[in-house]
Amino acid sequence: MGVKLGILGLGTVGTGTVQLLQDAVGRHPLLQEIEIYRVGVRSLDKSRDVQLQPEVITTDLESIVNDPAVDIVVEVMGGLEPARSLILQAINNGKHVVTANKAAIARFGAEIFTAANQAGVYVMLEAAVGGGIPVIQPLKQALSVNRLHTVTGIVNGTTNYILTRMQTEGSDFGDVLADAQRLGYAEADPTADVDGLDAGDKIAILASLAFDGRINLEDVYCEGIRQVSKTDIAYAEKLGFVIKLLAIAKNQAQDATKLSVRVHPTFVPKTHPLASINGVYNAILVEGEPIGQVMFFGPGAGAGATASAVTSDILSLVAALKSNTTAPNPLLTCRHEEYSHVAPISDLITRFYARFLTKDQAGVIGQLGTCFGNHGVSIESIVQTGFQGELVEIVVVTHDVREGEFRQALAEIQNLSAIDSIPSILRVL
Ligand SMILES: NC(=O)C1=CN([C@@H]2O[C@H](COP(=O)(O)OP(=O)(O)OC[C@H]3O[C@@H](n4cnc5c(N)ncnc54)[C@H](OP(=O)(O)O)[C@@H]3O)[C@@H](O)[C@H]2O)C=CC1
Ligand SMILES: N[C@@H](CC=O)C(=O)O
Ligand code: NA
Repeated sequence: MGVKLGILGLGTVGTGTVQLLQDAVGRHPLLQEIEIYRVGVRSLDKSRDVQLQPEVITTDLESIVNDPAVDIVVEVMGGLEPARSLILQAINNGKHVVTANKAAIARFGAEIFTAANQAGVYVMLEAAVGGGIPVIQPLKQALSVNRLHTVTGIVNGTTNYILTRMQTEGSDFGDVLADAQRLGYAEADPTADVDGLDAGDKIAILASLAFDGRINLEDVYCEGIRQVSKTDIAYAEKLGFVIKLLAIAKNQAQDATKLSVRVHPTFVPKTHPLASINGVYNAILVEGEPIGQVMFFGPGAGAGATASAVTSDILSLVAALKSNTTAPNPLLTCRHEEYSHVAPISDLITRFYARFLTKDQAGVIGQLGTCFGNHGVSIESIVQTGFQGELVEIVVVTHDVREGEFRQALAEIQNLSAIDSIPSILRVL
């Protein structure tokens, strides 16, 4: 028989992958050379949506990564441990690895890829970002001849679903989240999605590939969508924007020494290609020279879509195993070992939207303008939009400004006696 797989995990992605491999006719012929040799799970008692011989399934995952017969370990169990240790053990045993685990790669990528390079094996991770959307392989291969300067993504389906429904229904965040959980779109513990951490893991991975340097996850600024209100969504609409949770990696300097890597809810102009990406879909816009703009769009999660990405990685490894060469393929290895310097968020140059609640006094708009002017913040538009009870609502959009300066202006504004509160601050693309 051909190439033997040891699959760690038979949940959503593992089941989808087994189903795809067991239904190989009409797909790439190399898939017919793959044997699902061992599958590791936590519980043997669960009913499964795929049929496997009982001796294939085990709860002893170490026995899979240590089995000399296994050629490729497919880690689709998730979590940090024991996933990290099992991946490292597989690598040290000379096995190639496919993983969908963005959380483990974003945290332990340096350790995992160093071990893989030393062992002369490949670690493939197409499913880890954008689910079924091919984006990792294009960044490593087809697009790597370009000098890339920006990667901007909607890479979390749960938050895009919530924001889309808030926008179309005029609903509050809490109500839509509860509904999304009931419908199974959001997990019971939605923290990683809603607080931008899942997107943070994904943009760290994309930034490392686009800009050829490791990214320390602690340098990635993450702000989620809990504070986005229906009021801001309505203002965005009036001003010609939609609010999206964007994951952005940008090379701010010509010499690629200063990156900005961040996740935050963003005012996106309605004319921007990412503005129309709705529901659970993901999209990643890559910009560089000489190619210009390329956008990848598709299903960022789900059994079938993610299985497509996992299986495409398996296919690349099967092709590599059959190539009869021991020399590493430079298009499959991880080629960067240095850490990139990521600039602090205070150095970011961006436009801002700010909403103020003030007392109904003469001269408030002038005072706001003076405070902004004191810190070099130039205003693109300022409108007094109406009343909330006794208070006046004022909405400001700035021109590009260094975030540090903008925050200093806000601190001064907060001390004005006319200011009641600043309910929202959002960055504008
Ligand atoms: N779901 C999706 O759409 C996507 C998922 N991913 C990533 O893919 C990975 C898998 O996700 P998903 O399939 O949704 O996860 P599931 O929770 O559906 O499945 C996890 C599987 O791993 C097994 N497992 C977990 N921990 C252990 C353990 N300690 N020992 C033995 N078996 C274990 C479980 O066993 P048992 O069945 O017995 O409980 C289960 O079969 C994650 O890294 C996730 O981030 C990436 C893109 C999209
Ligand atoms: N929780 C993720 C699923 C895939 O990574 C999402 O909502 O996009
Ligand atoms: Na992908």
